[in-house]
Amino acid sequence: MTRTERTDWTGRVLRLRIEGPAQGGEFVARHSGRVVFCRGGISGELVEVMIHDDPGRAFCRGTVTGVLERSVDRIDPLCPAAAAGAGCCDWSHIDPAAARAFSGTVLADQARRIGRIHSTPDRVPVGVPAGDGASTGWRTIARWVTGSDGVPGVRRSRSREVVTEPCVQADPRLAEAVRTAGVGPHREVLGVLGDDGEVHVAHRPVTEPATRGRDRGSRRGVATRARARSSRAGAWEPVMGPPTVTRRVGEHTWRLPVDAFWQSHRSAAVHYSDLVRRAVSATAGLPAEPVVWDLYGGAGLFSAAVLDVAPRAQLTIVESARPSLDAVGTALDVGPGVVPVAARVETFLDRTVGGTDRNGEPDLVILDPPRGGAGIDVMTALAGGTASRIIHVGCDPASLARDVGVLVTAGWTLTDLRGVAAFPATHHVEGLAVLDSPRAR
Ligand SMILES: C[S@@+](CC[C@H](N)C(=O)[O-])C[C@H]1O[C@@H](n2cnc3c(N)ncnc32)[C@H](O)[C@@H]1O
Repeated sequence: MTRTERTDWTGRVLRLRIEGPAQGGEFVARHSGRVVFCRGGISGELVEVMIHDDPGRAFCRGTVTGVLERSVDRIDPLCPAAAAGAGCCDWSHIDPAAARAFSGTVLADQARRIGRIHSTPDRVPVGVPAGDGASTGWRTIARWVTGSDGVPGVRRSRSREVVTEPCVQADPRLAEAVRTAGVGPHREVLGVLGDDGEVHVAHRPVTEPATRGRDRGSRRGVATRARARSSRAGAWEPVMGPPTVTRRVGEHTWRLPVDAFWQSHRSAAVHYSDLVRRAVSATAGLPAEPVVWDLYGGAGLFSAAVLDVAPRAQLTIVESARPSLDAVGTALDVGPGVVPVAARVETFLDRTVGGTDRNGEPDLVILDPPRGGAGIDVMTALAGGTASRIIHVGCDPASLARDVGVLVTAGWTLTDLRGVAAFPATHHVEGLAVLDSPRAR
């Protein structure tokens, strides 16, 4: 019997030349025919990398421990927590303009590799939300955890340990309120800053993740565990602020429960609403009373934007989280023109596509799924539907590329693909894709 020796570089320090950025925030380098995903590097740099994770295949992972030739894009880390090893601001050592360019490269690369879309440029344009280029203090919804000493902090990268150096993402008013709230040890803490300046703080016991299971390392496994953890977690106990959070975009005002979804960057809701308004206004041949589906619609942020430019639109908002859906009526006139549907999108499509209801034949679809994207089944159903335009907002370049790729393969035209730097100092980026149906030409 032949025994194949498993390659394991764990613990080795390699001298490497960094290539381009990869999906997920690491940068690619190569050594002895293997890919090394490097955390903390920048394209062009010569670095020393400590390998900490080697599955023994064509790649392994490491962290930059020394920079021998420094990129002009390297800056002093903006985030003390990240500099101390936290997993929060993994691009806080990169100049913000260069970071946006790297995000644009990743969006284009994923569109080509995963979506098989070859019409995109080498780099997709990535702008700042509503002219707001600040790299710190942008977050109006943030979470912390407390350890045994009760001090709030963020998790160390790839660890359950709590780093108590401050992370720079949260608005300083939130960080200060959470620091002084005195929630006690082993709590998960939620801080939310309303658009009226009110600070809300709530907390609940920390729920430890399950570490066993066949697919514990996979993307699906991570998402499944996050859902299981959140359903095991208890209700939030409010300790500061009024019972509902005020959100405003243009003339619209929402009152939301503290734990309902809202865009976390202070300027993102305004910016995405503007992009949606423009994409709707520019849709060729849209009827005066267009039927519009707002899928994964939350509290109806994008429906409000549609109504700004198409006041007679017939909107269906599909959302699985009841607290968000219940808040639709705080901003929009719920009735025949605005119909909130409490359902998973998959279920809604199963029972709606092919039916005889006019509201089941959309002229326009907007979808803004969570990080895992809408998936092939949902996109296939939409590809064969009646919409002349689909607007897809997605916060993960890989799942966005997969979803958009389904439409492009079915003959849809990718009219616009752009990024929004809605998570500064991190590798995360929001992508917005506009697609036109082959039947609309
Ligand atoms: C990224 S948020 C977007 C919300 C909204 N478009 C906004 O901008 O405020 C995604 C939303 O999808 C909801 N969601 C997640 N999975 C879903 C599913 N399978 N079907 C329907 N809604 C879902 C979440 O509860 C969340 O509110």
